[in-house]
Amino acid sequence: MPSLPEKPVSNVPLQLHQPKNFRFDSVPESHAWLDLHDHPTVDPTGPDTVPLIDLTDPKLTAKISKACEEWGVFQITGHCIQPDLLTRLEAQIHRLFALPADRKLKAAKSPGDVSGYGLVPISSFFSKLMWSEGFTISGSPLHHAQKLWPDDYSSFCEVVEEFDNVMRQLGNKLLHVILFSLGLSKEDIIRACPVRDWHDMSAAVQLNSYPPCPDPERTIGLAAHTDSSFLTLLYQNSVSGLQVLRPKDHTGPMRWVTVPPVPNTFTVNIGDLMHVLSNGRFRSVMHRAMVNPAKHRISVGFFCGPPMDVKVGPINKLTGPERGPVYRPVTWQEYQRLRRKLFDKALDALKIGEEIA
Ligand SMILES: C=C1C[C@]23C[C@@]1(O)CC[C@H]2[C@@]12CCC[C@@](C)(C(=O)O1)[C@H]2[C@@H]3C(=O)O
Ligand SMILES: O=C(O)CCC(=O)C(=O)O
Ligand SMILES: [Fe+2]
Repeated sequence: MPSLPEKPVSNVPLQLHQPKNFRFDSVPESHAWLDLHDHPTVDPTGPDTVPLIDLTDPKLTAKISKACEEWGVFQITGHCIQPDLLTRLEAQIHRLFALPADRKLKAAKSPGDVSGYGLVPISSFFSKLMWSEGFTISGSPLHHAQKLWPDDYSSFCEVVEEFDNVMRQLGNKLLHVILFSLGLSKEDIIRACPVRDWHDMSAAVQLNSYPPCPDPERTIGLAAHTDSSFLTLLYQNSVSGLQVLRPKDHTGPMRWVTVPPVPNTFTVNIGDLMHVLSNGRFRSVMHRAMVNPAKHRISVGFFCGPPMDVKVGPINKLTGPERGPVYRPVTWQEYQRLRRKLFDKALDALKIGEEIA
């Protein structure tokens, strides 16, 4: 796991992060990572295939429960998001990242702000830069879209808002199925679920662009992390890159397994707050994004979480005399603050009796 860099990349002026919009002949030292081959990477075959689940399957609950317990990640079909919306969103993402660097910088995140163009928060834990560009949207995209395209921002806003709307509904549905698959009754869920209906879910959209890379073995698109959300729904274009970390088990050592792009699917992964809510039964999954030598990869993360002011702790029904609550309650905002301080130690810092922040 990463150690604190001598000079965090967040101290480097943003315009120096991606000189020449990633048109390098080789990977510069600033983007060359060590320790990328800490565990072997295996092909997604046999027992190393991420579960693919159809949301209309009559055995949905059992399949989700198994996938969450054994993997912390699964892919979904039968989700009702129209392919046409994803095509329109993809076109807007290409339009955004193809803009000249100085135009994108006009929509840069302001210090302390979540939304805008710039580095992902975990960048500050690494001394090397990632082979990617990101744009985060939390709330309305209008302000930043106007900076990007003063005369033509509405097509971007319309697509993003339509996507946000349908994804909240899908996220809310998945959240309830996941809670049901923990063995909770409908009444328990109404009592315990911090998201009453899809309107009060907090959400953020992360647009990721991974340009082709001349030496993909030497760098990384997005460093290994867990998400802080309840769950994240990830859309990836047809270029492979997402990998999840599998623990050591009877079929092999700890290994990175590729999650292949399957047309019209989303990859759903368990985040740290679901880990807390389920009292550790559904574990958040470590994942990362690799880059491709020839193809431009894009992905869109949709992060679903509780309303910002609601504290999330282990659901009472999931605790008992043999396993009391393992984590203390926390709001998403407090937890994101903790992650900015402790990164991959943040979840442990929530353990009752082990508070260190
Ligand atoms: C809601 C959010 C989740 C996120 C932090 C953020 O405020 C917006 C960006 C998200 C992201 C995307 C890349 C990976 C990640 C760990 C990061 O650094 O920024 C996630 C954050 C998260 O899961 O906490
Ligand atoms: O691009 C990907 O495959 C992963 C993106 C991701 O993990 C994130 O945005 O949190
Ligand atoms: Fe992620």
